[in-house]
Amino acid sequence: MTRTRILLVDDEPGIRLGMRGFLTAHGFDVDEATSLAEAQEAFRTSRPDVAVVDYRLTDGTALELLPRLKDIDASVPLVVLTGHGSIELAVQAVKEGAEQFLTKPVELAVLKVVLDRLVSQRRERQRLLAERSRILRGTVNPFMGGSATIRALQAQAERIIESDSPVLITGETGSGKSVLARWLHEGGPRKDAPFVDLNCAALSKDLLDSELFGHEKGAFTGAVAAKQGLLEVADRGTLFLDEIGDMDSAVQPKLLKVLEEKRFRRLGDVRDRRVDVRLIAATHQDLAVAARDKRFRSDLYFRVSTLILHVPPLRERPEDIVGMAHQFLAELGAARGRGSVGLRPDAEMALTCYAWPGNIRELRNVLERAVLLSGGGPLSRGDLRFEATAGEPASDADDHLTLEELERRHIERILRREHGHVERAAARLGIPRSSLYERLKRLGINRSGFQKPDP
Ligand SMILES: Nc1ncnc2c1ncn2[C@@H]1O[C@H](COP(=O)(O)OP(=O)(O)OP(=O)(O)O)[C@@H](O)[C@H]1O
Repeated sequence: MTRTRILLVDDEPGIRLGMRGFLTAHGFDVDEATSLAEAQEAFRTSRPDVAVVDYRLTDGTALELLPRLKDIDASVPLVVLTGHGSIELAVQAVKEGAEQFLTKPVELAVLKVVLDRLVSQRRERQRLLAERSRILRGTVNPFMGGSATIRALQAQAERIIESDSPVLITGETGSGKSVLARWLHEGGPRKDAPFVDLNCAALSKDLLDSELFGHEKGAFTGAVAAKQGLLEVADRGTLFLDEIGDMDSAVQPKLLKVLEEKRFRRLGDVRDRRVDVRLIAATHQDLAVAARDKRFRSDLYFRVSTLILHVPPLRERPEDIVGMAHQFLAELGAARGRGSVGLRPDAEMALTCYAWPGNIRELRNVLERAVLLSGGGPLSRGDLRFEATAGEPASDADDHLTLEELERRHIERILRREHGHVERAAARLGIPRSSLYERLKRLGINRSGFQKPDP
């Protein structure tokens, strides 16, 4: 866990010196400010875990400062110090958002107890929030299956789970890159802080900029209020940037600065803010080639690819497919309040032979559709409708098909086009109707699945 950071706001140098010496010796990081203006600035940029504020400052009192600090970040506990104990002052300070009130001269051991308690309460609150959303999400195991390929990925991932260096996850669409990113966060030292994900391909340059870095009020037309960026939200946690290869070239140098200096600036702001995030990025592109071809900044590429994990496509681990299918079918059955749906041998064979261009996402979809459309009982080959057969088959995917699978797909595509009409399908295929019936039987294709539903 990163060290606890305290912001001390007091205009007396001697008091600051004494407190700083004591707190630093006890493992805290300390930032200092002497006035209201400096305090707001430091609070914004140093992102303390607790702020300790003297009541009387050169340009005002703590009562003016507290609401401004709460506006910047309401989750940071505030401790107010005063020269004379006064109940009214204490009540007012608490009204303005102070968590604790101490009278001067402050007993340093007491201050430490108070700070430890406030910090651990804040961390516990953050942990509970993270825990609640983790339970809602349920963490998925990214290493389903026993193939050597997936075991090797697991071993690599376990070796780097404690590290703070950026990770680049590569792999085809739907192969489980996001699932792996979340697993790295949930199992790592930052698990009690937020996991924030952002898809760089889905946003225009301006939106990406303001989502990531936030903006000040009035930074652009429509910026009616200041907004925290996702970097701030992810502070002390993990920022997951999906499809980083599609990140706009104007945003790339700003991300590089965050990684190198751990600082960033909101749009329209003149000051830098400190931030502590672990970056996990994912891409389906070959980023090294993109960097070589100047489509992606090479300095950013080197920074984000300190550690690389490659998630294999499903077709490179065919021995895992049937096991995964049974697991998904058990989940699908349970979600419908039923037992697991079985798979007939011809269906298992078809699942194993198919090239899965959409990987695990496609496997789930094919099974979900089959469970919904089949009449119940174990699924057979005819219940499975592969996505690549919905339009033209993907040419790369065809390389992995057997002749029989290719025949099946072609027949299915024609049947779909002819809405299950055997005579017309046979004519298109250039074979007699009886021959098509024979093939449907041999390949386990159920033509009724292609008929147009009654209006
Ligand atoms: N190991 C796994 N166990 C269960 N479900 C998985 C697993 N891996 C992936 N999935 C499921 O497959 C789908 C795609 O996974 P994910 O979003 O992680 O893939 P991706 O590689 O990030 O895809 P994209 O590149 O399209 O963003 C999700 O619905 C996810 O829940």
